[in-house]
Amino acid sequence: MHSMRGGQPPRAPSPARSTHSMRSHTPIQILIDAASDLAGLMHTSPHQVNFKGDMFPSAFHLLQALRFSNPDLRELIRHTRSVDEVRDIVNQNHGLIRPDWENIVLDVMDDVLVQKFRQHPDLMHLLLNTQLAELIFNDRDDFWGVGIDGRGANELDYEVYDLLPSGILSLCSRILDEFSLALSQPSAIPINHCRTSAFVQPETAVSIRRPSAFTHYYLTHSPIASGAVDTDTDTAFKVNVPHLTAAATRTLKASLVTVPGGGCLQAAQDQAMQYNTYSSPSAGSDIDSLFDEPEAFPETIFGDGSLASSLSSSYIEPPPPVNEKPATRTAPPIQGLYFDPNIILPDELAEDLLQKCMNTYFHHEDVNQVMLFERVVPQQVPPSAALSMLSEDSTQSVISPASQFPSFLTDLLHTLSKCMNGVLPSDTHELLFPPAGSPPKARQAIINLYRPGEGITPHVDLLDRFGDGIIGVSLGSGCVMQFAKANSKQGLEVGHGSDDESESAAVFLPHGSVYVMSGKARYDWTHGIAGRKEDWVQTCADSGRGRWVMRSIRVSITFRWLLPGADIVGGLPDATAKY
Ligand SMILES: O=C(O)CCC(=O)C(=O)O
Ligand SMILES: [Fe+2]
Repeated sequence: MHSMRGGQPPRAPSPARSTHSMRSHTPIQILIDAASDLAGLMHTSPHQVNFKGDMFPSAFHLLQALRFSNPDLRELIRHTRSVDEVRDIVNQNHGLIRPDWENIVLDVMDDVLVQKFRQHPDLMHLLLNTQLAELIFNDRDDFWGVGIDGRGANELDYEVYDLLPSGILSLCSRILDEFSLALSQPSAIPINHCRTSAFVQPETAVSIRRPSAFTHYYLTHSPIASGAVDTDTDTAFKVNVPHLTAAATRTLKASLVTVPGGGCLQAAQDQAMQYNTYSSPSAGSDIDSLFDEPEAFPETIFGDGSLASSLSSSYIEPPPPVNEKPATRTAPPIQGLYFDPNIILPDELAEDLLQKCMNTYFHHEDVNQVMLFERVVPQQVPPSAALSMLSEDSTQSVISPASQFPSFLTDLLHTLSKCMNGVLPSDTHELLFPPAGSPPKARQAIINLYRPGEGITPHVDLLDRFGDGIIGVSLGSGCVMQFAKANSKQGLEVGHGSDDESESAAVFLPHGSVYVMSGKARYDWTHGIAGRKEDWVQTCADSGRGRWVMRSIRVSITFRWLLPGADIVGGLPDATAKY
């Protein structure tokens, strides 16, 4: 099996090559060593690899064993735990190494790693989360890693980079799966806005034609792939995937051709079969003697170019969590909680807010929460200034005569007031956006940054500091917010929701969405976000099925009223504890 990189012909036989210029890395470099979170990406990581029914302690062990045809030596390596001892065995038996090893080592490593990642799908998640960062393997081996002097070939980076398309293609196929599901349920999630992920550098757009009139449909799955149906163009569905090689793109195009009316995945697959002439050329293996057992080493994803094969043989979804229902994509029945997945901030605004927050507040990796306060000092504001903040729009409220929020936050409040008008009951709307002439109140805004794996402890926003009516906006990554009755056990615990639906709920908050907590939702329920890297979420609204949705960076902006005197900072504990 060969891998294709950047549309280049199969790799040269000699391992001594440099194809750095072919990479489309971001400028980000991630140093990986045995102690790093990404250590699983190293070939020496202790992730067992099954080869023809035999378990090898790591990909490294399997690779070294395959240097030799002698079964005793292979077994000796398989049973030797220490990486250094394996290196010694290899050195002591140098004369017995396959004579063609230099020519095949890269292809063997490709296959070894494909197996490792198939057998440990969580590692594919890890890899996808690195996006296009350059991975610097701090391994003393100066071919696979950077060696002791840091100047080695770091070949492992190329190897794992080659695995990305298969993970991404699988994500795309999952998007298609959801898309088909949506088409078969015309009531599913109509939405008024399409977006592409903020984290995507769109390079590759793959489209299929939409079969029927159907308002905008929207899907976001991961920081690297998103899809949208747009009725205004005949591009029904786009996947923006920077990682895809030309070959993978051809494969995907061949696979995602047309979803017939009420389409289903099977229909798309059937269509794909007819377009196989466009699919990537199948690259034969010149190391069949090593990998000749179809069970143990199914074809790579580029083997026959069909979606069916990519679905069955690429990335495997981790199993569903135990005892956890997928988070809903619509509001759970909690009194005073308002969340409508159809209400999404305009894309440009949401992207702009995200960028502003990141650039203004989150330079330093230690900072993940910023609090901003308004103060009510009405006499300092000349009436003309106060009036100029009144909107001509009668549905809109005065934000504050003496706002000290940065203008992007006051602008956001105006937008929120408009887009929640008619969505919220009028008393809740007035609570959040008091009409002109109401007594002035001061707000507090909290801007939270969540990196994948970070959450916020379940809490009720402080009763002695904040009033009723909290409005929050989610930006960047979607994530699941968990709600639990404040007096129940789950309310105080971090983590999974309870089985008792009346006591707990979990809702998926996509990029640009808005939620409001008032009354019971504000006082009698805790809200929190589990510190995890992915969420288990309904495939689409009303579906009983779940999917893992990976998190990337999320920023939330929440506004709440300061109780009188609470705008004087100090003395009271913090509103929330992030972890
Ligand atoms: O990130 C969020 O949406 C919630 C933040 C929150 O609950 C808080 O800051 O009090
Ligand atoms: Fe909160």
